[in-house]
Parts: sequence; C-alpha cells; structure tokens
Amino acid sequence: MTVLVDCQGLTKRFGHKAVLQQLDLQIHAGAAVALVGANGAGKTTLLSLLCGYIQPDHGRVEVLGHQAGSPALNGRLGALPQDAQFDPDFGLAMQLHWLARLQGMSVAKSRQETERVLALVDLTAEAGSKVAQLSHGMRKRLAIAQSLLGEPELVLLDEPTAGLDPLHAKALRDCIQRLSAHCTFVISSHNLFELEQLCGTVLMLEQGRIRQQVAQVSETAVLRLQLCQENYQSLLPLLEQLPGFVSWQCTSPLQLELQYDAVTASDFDVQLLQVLHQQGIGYRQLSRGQSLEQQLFQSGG
Ligand SMILES: Nc1ncnc2c1ncn2[C@@H]1O[C@H](COP(=O)(O)OP(=O)(O)OP(=O)(O)O)[C@@H](O)[C@H]1O
Repeated sequence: MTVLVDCQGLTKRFGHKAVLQQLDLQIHAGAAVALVGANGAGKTTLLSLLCGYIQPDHGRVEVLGHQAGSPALNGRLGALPQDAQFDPDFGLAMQLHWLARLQGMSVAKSRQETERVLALVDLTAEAGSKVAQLSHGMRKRLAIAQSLLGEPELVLLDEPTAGLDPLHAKALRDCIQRLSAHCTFVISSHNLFELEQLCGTVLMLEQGRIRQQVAQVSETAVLRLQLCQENYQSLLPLLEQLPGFVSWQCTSPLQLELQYDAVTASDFDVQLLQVLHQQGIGYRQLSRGQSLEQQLFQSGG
C-alpha cells in the first residue's frame, strides 16, 4: 500500500510546552483518515507540520516521499487550514485562478480547474463576487475549493464542516465521499458522526502522540437493538441460532448489542426483525454499528 505520510519521532514545542512528543505516524492511500483529539491536543499543529507551514523541533516528516514543505508537493498536496484567508477585495474565481497558476497550471487549465472546484462547493453563481461579500460559510467553502485545485493525491482538511449550514455540510460530506475514490483525505474534526460516515481509520491524538487507532472496516458488524420490554430472555436462544450470529451483550436494561459476521450474514438484520415479529417482541430502534464515540471513549483505551 502506498505510504502518503511518514512521521518518525516528531516533536513540536511552543515555548516550554511540548505539543507533539516523539510521534510516529504512517498514513496510507485509501479511505479517508480522521484525526480526533481534545481542544489543544495538537491536531492543527500536526496538519501544519505536514503542510510544511511550521518546522518540527525533532523528527522527520515525509509527505508523498518528500520532506514536508518541498516545492515538489505543489499540486499534489491540498490543504484547508483552520484559519484560511483570502483577499476580501478580489473576486473568488480570480483568486482561485491565481492559486492554480502558482501551482504551475496553464491559463486554460487554471480556468477549467477554477470552474470545477467552484462547482464542487456550490459557489459557481458567486464566481464573480468579491470575497468581502461572502458569508462565513461561503468563505469556508471557497477555502475547501482551493484545497481541491489540481486534483491533489492527498488533501488535509482542518474542521471542514465547522460553520457550514446542515445542507452544505452534507453536500461537502457527499463530495468528500465521491472524491475519496481518487484521493486520500485526512480530516480533523470534532464531529464524530461525520467522521464515522467518511473515514476508514480514526487516529486519536492525546498527550502528544497517536493514542488510539480505530479501523472502522471490520468483518464483524454490530447491531444495536432498543427493546420496549425487559422480558426478552426468550429471545436470546433464538438469536444465538441465527446464521452468522457471533455474540450478544446487554449494554443497558433495554438495549442489546449484537455482533454478527457481516461477510456471511449480510441479511442478519432482516432475520432479526423476523424473529422479533414471530415472538411478538416490540422494539423501539434498530441501528447499525458501535458508534465511534463508544469505540473511542468506552473501550478503556
Ligand atoms: N503558534 C503557537 N504559539 C504558541 N502556542 C501554540 C501555537 N500554536 C498552537 N499552540 C498551542 O499548541 C497546542 C495545540 O494547539 P492546536 O491548535 O494544534 O490544537 P488542536 O488539537 O487543533 O485544538 P482545537 O481542537 O481547539 O482546534 C495548544 O496548547 C495551543 O495553545
């Protein structure tokens, strides 16, 4: 698998404060990678190091086989910085066009790319407007458009949907999902629901290091079943007989968590609903998976 990011022994201090300490990290090409951690954990610092905006005190940062910040990464690495700024007095399309030209694109290619990325973030109608005329959310979408110029192989997004209305946040998630077929995203966000939908791997930053790595793709799938009544004991032996059944766990008085083999029993949920119906057992909700929140904060690690 292609290694896109390779960090070894990365240490970054601000004054006496060590934000990253001997951090090792490898990111491979493929499904989007989430970066999570408390406020001040160092997510933006790590992304800034990968972009070469700041330098490490110790350690090595390689991106796409080059030292971070190398001109060789122009057009191959895209980034949405947390505090991305544009000149308020110039038009959107004009500024994207300049940025594309700075990446080395021809005039024609720059125009084409500008149109493409503005369409991706639903800003085509505002192409001629000045940045000063845009709302906060529109500026954010413009910054995202900028990160996608030139179809980079790796795109680092620092809190991409923060400040976006729900409709545009969803549109952006759909866009990231579509583009993920050809490009690897690293997304820093506090929105675990969003990361759950978008990312194959979740990296949790704590005390300067990658504390946990959660792979979300698994052969064992989980269903959460919220029941209406507590006397469901008769149900358990029937569940255990269902093809693909792996285990059950009672997570609260009315909630069961069921594990099953997602490869051989893709219709396990249908079978489960049939058993509930046959037994006359009412349920409130059936949902998929162990939430990312549970995986990160209830696994004891
Ligand atoms: N330029 C700087 N000078 C001094 N301290 C800094 C600087 N940049 C970041 N820090 C400190 O480094 C720590 C990590 O900050 P960083 O912005 O990387 O965290 P974060 O995980 O992105 O946080 P948040 O979730 O709040 O965005 C914080 O304690 C912050 O105060």
